[in-house]
Amino acid sequence: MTSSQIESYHRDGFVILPQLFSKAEIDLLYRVATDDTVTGNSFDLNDQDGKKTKLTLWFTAGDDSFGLMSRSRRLVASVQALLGPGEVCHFHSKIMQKQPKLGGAWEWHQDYGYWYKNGFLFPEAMISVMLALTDANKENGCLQVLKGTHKMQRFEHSFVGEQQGADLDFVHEAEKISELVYCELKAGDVLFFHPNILHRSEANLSERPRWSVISAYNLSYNKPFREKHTSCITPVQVVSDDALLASGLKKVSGADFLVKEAEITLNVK
Ligand SMILES: O=C(O)CCC(=O)C(=O)O
Ligand SMILES: [Fe+2]
Repeated sequence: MTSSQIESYHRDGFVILPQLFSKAEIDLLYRVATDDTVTGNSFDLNDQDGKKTKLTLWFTAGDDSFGLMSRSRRLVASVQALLGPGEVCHFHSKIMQKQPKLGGAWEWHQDYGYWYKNGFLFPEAMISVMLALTDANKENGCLQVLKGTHKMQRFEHSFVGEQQGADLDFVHEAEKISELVYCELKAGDVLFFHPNILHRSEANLSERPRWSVISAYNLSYNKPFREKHTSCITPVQVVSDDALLASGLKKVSGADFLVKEAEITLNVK
């Protein structure tokens, strides 16, 4: 990661590193993502129109292909460069499965809107990293961000459908003064975004799937007081960049998958 990329992350609240993963790596990850071990452990979250957005989330980064991706030197080093000093930990990874015609929307939110509720005190110690497994564009519901809104700090979040949505009075004000950016990605591109940047995505009304994986990282000093999983305070065991391809196809089996009903930020009360 170059110093101008680090600068743009701090200025805009996000930065894209094109083609951080090769075609061969993406082919492998996509095969693992579409295997039963992932799709069979997915759950649905309703958006406000009742469309379902499907995701599979687990905490510990293991020795499967996605674990090797999220522990790879290139990703962890990039996260370290953006977060600064501290021990980088892998909080969780989730595979977002926006199926053609079916995949639901994500309402305007900040990821720290969720993580605050898990009891994390330092947003600056956290980051979301999205790797595109298929091309993502306006047509199939790519991520949208309001540039620079990470400097506005945290908004109040409450349930919108089964998701957490930011207070719309504030979102509307933010929209007036911030540029809306469609983060179109090619498969293999990586988007790093700040936990306080406002973002959303529209439903996938196209004929093509929009799949991605989002890994969230945290620095070990940021100990949450409500989150029971310890992955977020366990320093990540870094692996070499070639480990992913060298290990061949490794299914995500036996991972500590999230159970929707057990998660305070998801369970509709
Ligand atoms: O995948 C998307 O479109 C957005 C997902 C997201 O923002 C989240 O899971 O927090
Ligand atoms: Fe998000």
